[in-house]
Amino acid sequence: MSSIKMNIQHVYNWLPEEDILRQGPTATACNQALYDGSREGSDFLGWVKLPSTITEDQFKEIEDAAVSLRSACKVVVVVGIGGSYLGARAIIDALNNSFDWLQTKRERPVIVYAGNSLSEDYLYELIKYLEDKDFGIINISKSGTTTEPAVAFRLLKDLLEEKVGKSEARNRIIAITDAEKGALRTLATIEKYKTFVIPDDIGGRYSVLTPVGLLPIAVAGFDIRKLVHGAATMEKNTGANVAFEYNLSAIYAVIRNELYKKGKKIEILVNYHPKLHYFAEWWKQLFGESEGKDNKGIFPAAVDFTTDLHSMGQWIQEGERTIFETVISIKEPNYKVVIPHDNQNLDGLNYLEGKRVDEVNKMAELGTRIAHVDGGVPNILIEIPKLDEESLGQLIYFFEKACGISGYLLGVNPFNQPGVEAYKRNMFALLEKPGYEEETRAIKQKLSDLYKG
Ligand SMILES: O=P(O)(O)OC[C@H]1O[C@](O)(CO)[C@@H](O)[C@@H]1O
Repeated sequence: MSSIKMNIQHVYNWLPEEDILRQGPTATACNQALYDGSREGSDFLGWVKLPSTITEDQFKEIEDAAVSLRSACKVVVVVGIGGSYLGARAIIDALNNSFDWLQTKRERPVIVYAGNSLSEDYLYELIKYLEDKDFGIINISKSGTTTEPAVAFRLLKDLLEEKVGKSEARNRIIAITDAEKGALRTLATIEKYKTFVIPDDIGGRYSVLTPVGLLPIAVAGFDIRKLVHGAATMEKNTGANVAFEYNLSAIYAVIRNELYKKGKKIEILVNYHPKLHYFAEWWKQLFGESEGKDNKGIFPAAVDFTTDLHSMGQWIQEGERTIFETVISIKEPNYKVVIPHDNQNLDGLNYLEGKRVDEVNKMAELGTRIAHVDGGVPNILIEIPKLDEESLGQLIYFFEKACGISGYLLGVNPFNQPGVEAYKRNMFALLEKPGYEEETRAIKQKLSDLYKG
């Protein structure tokens, strides 16, 4: 099996190789801490050895549940927010046909998502769409108390029970949550839903290789064993015993931290295939929630090229020089499309006749990299062999491990997210949630002070 590769030659103008190598021992110590739990966040290291420890029974239970949901449903709604849906969406979108939902002769259900916003129009339109569909629900929440998925689930559960009755609804709802705690666990026990457990020691953004990601991915028809196999390969290749010079996650973690120290405050994850859009969304949460704290942290941004070269390209080429790029390049596309001859050649494209579209895409990629490096943007290139389960599994673990090491290099706890509570507290206070009486009084006072006069 081919491995992902990383090309860092275009950071050397800003960061000489010896400066990177000098950080090797520190990065290796950070990596070691992920194994011995000697630093902050040690309660959340269950993801580190997860790929190599998933058992045959666990695979089987997920695959069986996927088969039974697939056979009962033409549409499956994945309810969840943040780490409780982004990993599944990242992989499903990357592997699916770009026009999946328009395919009529289907062997696999259409996957749609809910509970990732509080948009009333979205929920209305989803309910209308589902009214005449055979649908099922995978409801995912580690805490079991998050407002967005809870609101969506309440509506969808009502709709499903109304359509097929309580007993059949029970066969079509699967809950993925904490083993004991939270409202979703209580509900699942009362309603006797099939459940899967999110281990205590794995946080949402590191949970894609638990049932949180694996069940929806299996329902969508993809090979979760190959995905996990890819991740396990990367687990081995990035172990604390692997020398720094060969440890891609550790090198990536060092480069981004050293660039950050030199004022490169924004990292832009770049893809040249729009199917990777949600992979970047997953990556943004992984690094954003892990590192953005204590008034520190690179801002993780993402673009889809060449699309965004026609919108953000100007900024990247000539805007403030506080950015660096990490490009995910796919070596070999899954399909072949050749540019045809045209007798009139009015578009002037006959010079491309006979070339694959990917050759043009690759030249856009190379040309952009050179232009951006010339324009002062350091560039890290990550190449995956193909857009398939094996490669994506490698990429997931590569970034997870890099994020753990990078957070420790930055000096933060990469496994908590205390800042996310601020908006929730205000929202609950404004909605006058029972138990938030004091906060309600305080926020009302603040609002009246703000808008006085
Ligand atoms: O799975 P849960 O508990 O619903 O949380 C969903 C997401 O919300 C957060 O807890 C932030 O509020 C994320 O860290 C998490 O991925």
